[in-house]
Amino acid sequence: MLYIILLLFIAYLGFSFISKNFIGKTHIPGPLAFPIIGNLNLFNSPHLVFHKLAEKFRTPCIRLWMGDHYVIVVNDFELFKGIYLKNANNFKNRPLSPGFQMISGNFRNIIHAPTPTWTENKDLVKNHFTNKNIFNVMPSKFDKHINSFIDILENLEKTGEKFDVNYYIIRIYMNLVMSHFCCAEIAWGDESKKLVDELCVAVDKAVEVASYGSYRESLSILSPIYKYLLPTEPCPLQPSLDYLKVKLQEHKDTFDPNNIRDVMDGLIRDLDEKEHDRIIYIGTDFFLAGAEGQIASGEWFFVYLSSRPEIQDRAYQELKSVFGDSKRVDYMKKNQTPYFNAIIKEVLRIQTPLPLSIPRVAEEDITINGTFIPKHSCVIPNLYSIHRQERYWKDPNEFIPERFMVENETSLPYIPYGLGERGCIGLNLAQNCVYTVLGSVLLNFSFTSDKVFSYETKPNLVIHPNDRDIQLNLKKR
Ligand code: HEM
Repeated sequence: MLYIILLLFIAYLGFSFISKNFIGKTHIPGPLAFPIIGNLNLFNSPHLVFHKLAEKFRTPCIRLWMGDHYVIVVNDFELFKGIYLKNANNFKNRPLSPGFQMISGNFRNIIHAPTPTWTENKDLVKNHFTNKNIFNVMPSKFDKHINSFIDILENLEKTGEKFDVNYYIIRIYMNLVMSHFCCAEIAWGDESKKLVDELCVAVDKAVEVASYGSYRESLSILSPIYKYLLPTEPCPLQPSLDYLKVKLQEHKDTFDPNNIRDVMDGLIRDLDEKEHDRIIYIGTDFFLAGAEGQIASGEWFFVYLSSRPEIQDRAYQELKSVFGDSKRVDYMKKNQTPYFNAIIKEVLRIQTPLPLSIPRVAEEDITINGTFIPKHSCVIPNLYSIHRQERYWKDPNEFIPERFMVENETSLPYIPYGLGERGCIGLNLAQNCVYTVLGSVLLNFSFTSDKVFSYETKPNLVIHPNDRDIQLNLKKR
């Protein structure tokens, strides 16, 4: 009996190896895949490994097997546009993975929901993300949080304490994003430590479940066990769900249809009562996609600029000439600060916060620019590699903001927020928040670090510096 099982297993290994490498979906080149696990061995720091593969193969895309799932990694900007702009309809959904299902409350949020729920949810919130609405609603909320943030930094400078970037950047971005969603406020002092720690751990764990790290679900042989066990596991996002449930109840108790205070009020007004749990899951998108990307870009901004006083000084002179003695910068005047805009873009290019974006799935067979993409393939855009390839960028591994100060800037292959209808919905809000927070710091302070930072990344769906202990010396301008 044992002998037969062994033989069957060896036959299965052989079949798995041959079918992945030599039969059917072999028209796109890719590294040799192992039986069963496919190329899962390459999914450790996938953005770095995929970039190396892009340089090795030099083809518009490469084929990988994530366990038994067929994955196409897109390395070429023209193919990227062909997929995400010209044929967006065929790629509007994401993989319906059990991990996504768990953290999205059965696909009831925006990030993971398939159509038609996605269309409904997006229609419900999209007005809150137009520049007009952000500019009308945000300034008063922004003022309060940005002013507190700069006051705190001034105090740190006076007392000679270090600016703990991670501690304060998490709080300022959570405050901006969550005040837009549900007028939430996260205290600056240690009284918020427990809550912030819980929320950050929840986001980290959920990002892990949602990311390419969730390998166990890609092995067909194990998937029945995984599907059975998953519902018994606690949802990693539970602390955020609990937090948002309390906010929802508070909002319902004080709801006034003539005074819509934030996104949550808008959703209470527009959604049927029995659908109100959707509000909680849409709220978790704000934590997951909203705060995380900005926190990562904030950390990288300070890592790159702390050793470059000449860049800080040039940006300061520019900001000072536009904003004078104001305490904070104003996004409405961003057209007058091309150098500072270029710094932000360079940070998002060189350390793209979501280096492999969020995967999509091909609905139907399709051929784009000569590349055949079979139905049900999982498509991963290699944003990190598109931002780092020499054929697109001169000295791509160097931090050079000036590369964005060119006439035909919009033609550059610069896509940190993705593109098209299912690109980042929070783009306007994110650009506004990032500009205001980082610009206000530069307008008020110069900063240095006692240690030399490495540019090593912590592998995940969102990439942070490997060493997130970023302590800076501030000097008032
Ligand atoms: C620096 C900051 C940010 C970066 C780099 C970023 C980047 C991205 C990327 C690459 C995607 C995937 C797009 C695709 O599939 O093509 C995405 C999706 C998304 N982002 Fe952002 N994002 C940021 C900030 C925000 C903010 C502030 C919010 C909202 C509060 C937000 C909400 C979302 C949502 C809801 C999605 C899913 C969209 C959908 O599936 O339709 N993001 N983001």
